[in-house]
This record gives sequence, C-alpha cells and structure tokens, in this order.
Amino acid sequence: MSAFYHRCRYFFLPLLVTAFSLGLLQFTQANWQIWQGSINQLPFWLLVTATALALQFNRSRLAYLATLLLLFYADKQHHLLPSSLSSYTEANFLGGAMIITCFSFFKDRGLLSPHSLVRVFSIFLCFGMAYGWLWGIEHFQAEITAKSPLSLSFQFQAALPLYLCGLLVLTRTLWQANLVNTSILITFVIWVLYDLTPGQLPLSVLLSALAVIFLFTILIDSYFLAYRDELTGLASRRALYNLVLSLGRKYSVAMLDIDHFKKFNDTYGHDVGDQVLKLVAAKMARVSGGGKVFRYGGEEFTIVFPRKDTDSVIDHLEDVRESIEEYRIVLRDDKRKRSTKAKRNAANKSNKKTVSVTISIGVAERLGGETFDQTLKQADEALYRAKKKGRNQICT
Ligand SMILES: Nc1nc2c(ncn2[C@@H]2O[C@H](COP(=O)(O)OP(=O)(O)OP(=O)(O)O)[C@@H](O)[C@H]2O)c(=O)[nH]1
Repeated sequence: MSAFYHRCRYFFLPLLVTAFSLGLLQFTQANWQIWQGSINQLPFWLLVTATALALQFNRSRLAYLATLLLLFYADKQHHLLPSSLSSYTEANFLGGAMIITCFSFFKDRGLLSPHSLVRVFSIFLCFGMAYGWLWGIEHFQAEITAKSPLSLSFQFQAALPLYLCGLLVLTRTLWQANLVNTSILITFVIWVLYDLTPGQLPLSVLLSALAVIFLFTILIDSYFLAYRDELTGLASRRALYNLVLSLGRKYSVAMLDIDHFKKFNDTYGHDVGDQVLKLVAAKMARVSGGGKVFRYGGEEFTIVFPRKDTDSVIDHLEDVRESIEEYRIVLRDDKRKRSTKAKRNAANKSNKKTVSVTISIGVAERLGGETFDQTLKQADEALYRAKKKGRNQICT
C-alpha cells in the first residue's frame, strides 16, 4: 500500500500534472501567441536558473540536462553549430534520446569529480552511436533486409534504439520512483513529442515547461530533504518547530518512545531495528483526532494536537498504543543475499518470524503562558513516569 502511495506521489501525479499543463497550454495557444517574442526568451532564463539551482542542491543530472537543452535551444535560435552538423537532425534526435536514457541511470555526483568525465564522455558516445546506427542502417539496408527473418521497415529499424531507450527510462523510473527520475522521464517524453509532433507546441514553450518541472523537482526534493525524516518518512524535528510557529494558544503534546529498544537492537540487530522503527512510525502516522506526528529523534516521536486538551486526546493516543502492542511485525530477510532455492524454501515456510514492541506515552497540554518547549518538557516528564510505572502505558 505504501509503495503504491509512493508511486502515485512521485510517478503518476507528476506525469498527470505535466500532461494536463501541456494540454492546457495547447488548448489556450491562441491567447498567448501575442507574447511569442517574450516567450522565445523564457527558456534561456528558466534553463539557466534550473541549472544554477540544480548545481546548488547537488542535482547534477538535472544540471547537465538543463545545460544540454539550453545549448540545443541556443543552436535552434541562433544557429551556433555548423550547418553540416545541424542537418543530421535524426541522428541528433536519437543521440539526445540516448543521452537522456544514460542520465536516468547515472547517479547525482559533484560536478568537479572524476564522474563528470564519464558523463561528458557518454554524451559524445551517445551521439557517436546514434550517427553510427543510422549510417549502418542506411548503408547496409539491403543486407539487413535479406538476412532478417522479419520484414521490418527502414523507419522501424532506424527507431529501434529509441524504443529501447523509452523502455529503459520507463523501467528505471518505475523501479526507483522519485521526482528526479520522473523529471528525466518527462524530458524523454517531451523530447520525443517535439520530434513526432512538430508544430503542436513551440519548442520555447516545451522547454520552458520542462525547466519549470526541473525547478519544482529541485525545490520539492530539497523541502523533503529538510523537513522529512529519511528512514520513517515522517515529518522531522525541524518540521515540528515550523509547526510551532503557527500553533494557537491551546494544544496538547505527546511524547512517544519505544520500550526497551536498545535491548531489541541488541537482540535482532540494527537493521531489524530500522525496519521496526519504520513500521511503528507508519502506525503512529494513522493517529486520529487531528494529531500531527513527527520523529523527534532516535526512537522518540512527538504528536501535536492543535486546539485540544489532554482529556480529548487520551483515547486517540490509546488507540495508537494498542495498535502497536497488537501489531505482529513479520521480519523481512535480506532477499538479495539469498539464492533462488533458499527463497523458495523460505516462501514455503508458514511460520515466519514475528516480533512485537510496545510504546510508552507522556502527554501534556499547554497551560497559560507556557512556551512550546515548556509543554514538551512536561510531556517528557510524563513519559518518564510512564516508563517508571512499567512502560506500555500513557501518563499525563
Ligand atoms: N535501529 C535503530 N536504532 C536506533 C535508532 N535511533 C536510536 N536507536 C536506538 O534506540 C536505543 C534507545 O535506547 P535507550 O534510550 O537506552 O532506551 P530503551 O532501550 O528504549 O529503553 P527505555 O526507553 O527505557 O524503554 C539505542 O540503542 C539507540 O541505538 C535508529 O534510527 N535505528
């Protein structure tokens, strides 16, 4: 379920928004044609900004792609390349598609690192392969047709690497759904759209839209980096203090802590501890009553209930405590390390190993004039009392 939610957020939603925006742009084309002169300048500003931001936030793949698109657009507008090179548009198009595919498989690395050499080399290699492929298809057309058991048209043979690239980028994005990978997939789609449907939307508009997608990707990604806890996906302590700025005078704060977690880690190992933290966090995230959940640090979590006093949040916290106490967590083996036979054996075993944990909770409400930190300290002291009284319970 969470994998599906993850894919919706990072894959389907950005694709839908892009398709909708491009559709809207095309539909309203007549209304903005009068600004075409200014629109022609837009890709320069937006792509330069996207490159600068991508570099600032270490999204080097987007920086490379934005720079290459900028060069491509500059050439289209001002004919920078010698005409002998520009005339091979099919090869340039195929080379571009191959470059986008390569970048979907690269990792984001610093620009001033040996990895940059590989990236630059791969750009030339992609163009070389594209030119080579089209040259080969053209010159050995008769031999290929004679030897091939299938009667494939010249167009199909020429576009074969393009289909393969499309499949690879799509698989990569589905395999590792994140905003940067989806942006690279969208770059691929727009690149192909531009070639297949010339004149539908001007290049300036397509590239401006793409630059905006890059900018959003970098900003949203950086937001998640700053305000989300990487392990559990919950909001981080920084996000908690951001919320504090908008809290009114009345609220309750709960501190939650997993019981005997050190012993748990010592018994099952840190990796299993991480798995359990994730699953327990997912249970906490379902708290009712308008509670907002944060990972405070380590195995400690905080829930803030705006506009609620202690009495009205106890039941909601009790539900969370019970749901975690009753939760039988099935331990996942590291599948990558197991052979196929071992996997089959494991799948046949019905008695999978399960573990369970409990949590203690301390809760306090804001009393007149208290700061957030003072209320949080009261909740922490209540948590300490819950631990002292035997754990797996709530104290106020
Ligand atoms: N696996 C894992 N363990 C963590 C993480 N953060 C903190 N811990 C562990 O959580 C444990 C916290 O232990 P303690 O603070 O001694 O408390 P406790 O063992 O839970 O005991 P009580 O709180 O008194 O019930 C330490 O062993 C930490 O290493 C994490 O991100 N992953």
